[in-house]
Amino acid sequence: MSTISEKIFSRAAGKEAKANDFVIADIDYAMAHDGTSILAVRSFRQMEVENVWDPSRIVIPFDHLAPANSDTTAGLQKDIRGWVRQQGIRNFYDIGNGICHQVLPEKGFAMPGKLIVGADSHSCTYGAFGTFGTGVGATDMAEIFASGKLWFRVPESIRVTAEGKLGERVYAKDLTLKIIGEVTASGATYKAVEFYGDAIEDLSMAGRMTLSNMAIEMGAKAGIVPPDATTFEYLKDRAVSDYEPVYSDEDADYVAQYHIDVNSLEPQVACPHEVDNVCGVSGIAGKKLDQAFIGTCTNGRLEDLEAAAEVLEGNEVAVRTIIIPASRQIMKEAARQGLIEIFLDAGATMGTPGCGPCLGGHMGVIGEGEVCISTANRNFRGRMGTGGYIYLASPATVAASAIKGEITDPRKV
Ligand SMILES: CC(C)[C@H](C(=O)O)[C@@H](O)C(=O)O
Ligand code: SF4
Repeated sequence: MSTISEKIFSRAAGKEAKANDFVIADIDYAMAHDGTSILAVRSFRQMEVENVWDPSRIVIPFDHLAPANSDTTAGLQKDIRGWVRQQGIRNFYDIGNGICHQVLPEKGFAMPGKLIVGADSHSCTYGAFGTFGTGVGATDMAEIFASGKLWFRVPESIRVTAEGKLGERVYAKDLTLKIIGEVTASGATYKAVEFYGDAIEDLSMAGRMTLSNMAIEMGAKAGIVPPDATTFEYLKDRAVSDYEPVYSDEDADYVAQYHIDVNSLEPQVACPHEVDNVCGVSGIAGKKLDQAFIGTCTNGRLEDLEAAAEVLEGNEVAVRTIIIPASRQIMKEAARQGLIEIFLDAGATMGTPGCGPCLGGHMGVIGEGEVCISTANRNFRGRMGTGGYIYLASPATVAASAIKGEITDPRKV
């Protein structure tokens, strides 16, 4: 009678683990990016441990302020590059490779049944593969660098079932925002959310990553999709090791259950300044914009760019529009398919694969009082620039809104 999380922690802790048990678990893969590796390495140095536990299990992508935006950032990144070399960490992905939460799945690290910890809150993205993926702070990451272990309280689980067929120009992002609106921003705090139902099974791996990525926006420790043929197909010739899928037992314990019918779901928008401030696009259409942004670890994948290109083709944007593929591989494929030409012809600006303006560091920060519609996962006050307003939506909704200069239903362009 165990949930997916209980099974993964039982294996990782080497003993039967139930919800609310405290365990010390072996970590399968650990990730820290340019933003957090700096702090993790500082703590690691303070621990006076010479070598990391296993360099082959540590992955370091540079994505947050990459390429470096200042002397300070450049110096810190230089230091980490040196540390990575000295520690023999070969899974180092320098600027331009892409966002950590795209790079790890793409390179085959996210696998069913594994425990992956990242020094980044959206490490729950790996749950799309049936992985227990979760984020920790930089000092916890230093502990993992040194020992390969970390303590956890095994989370209780919530079961979300989504059934029906997504309509035309309604996507995984709309379903995700709908779920967050129902569960609320704190409704899954420290819980693992498991996703079921034919609407979930129908999602591609990219769609599942969008969904799992935003589990943290409900407060969840993890957001897990049970692995199936879609997962195994993605992992073929990609998985870096063997893996063993785990599934919850029929009589496993869930502390809450939610049911969502997606048949009549319209495109959704999360309004400032909370991610659960969600409404249908019809409720906010016409809101004037200053900027549109398509990218991030939530929606910078190939099918997101395809959806945006379908809307943008032959049109011109009415507000400044920034498009940043989530990885180099995605950018290359987008170029091959002619999507980048469509974007440039529409008047959009392309950025280097990475986080871009998502957290307001560079490459598209918004000004006081400005309004941005974005495909990202957070619309917190000030996130993309002090005094700015952020609306979250799917790539198609953002593209349609970019053309009109105001929030627009993608089914109406
Ligand atoms: C910089 C990093 C620590 C942060 C996170 O943990 O999520 C960032 O990626 C974000 O999305 O806000
Ligand atoms: S794209 Fe945004 S949400 Fe994702 S890791 Fe980067 S800053 Fe965080």
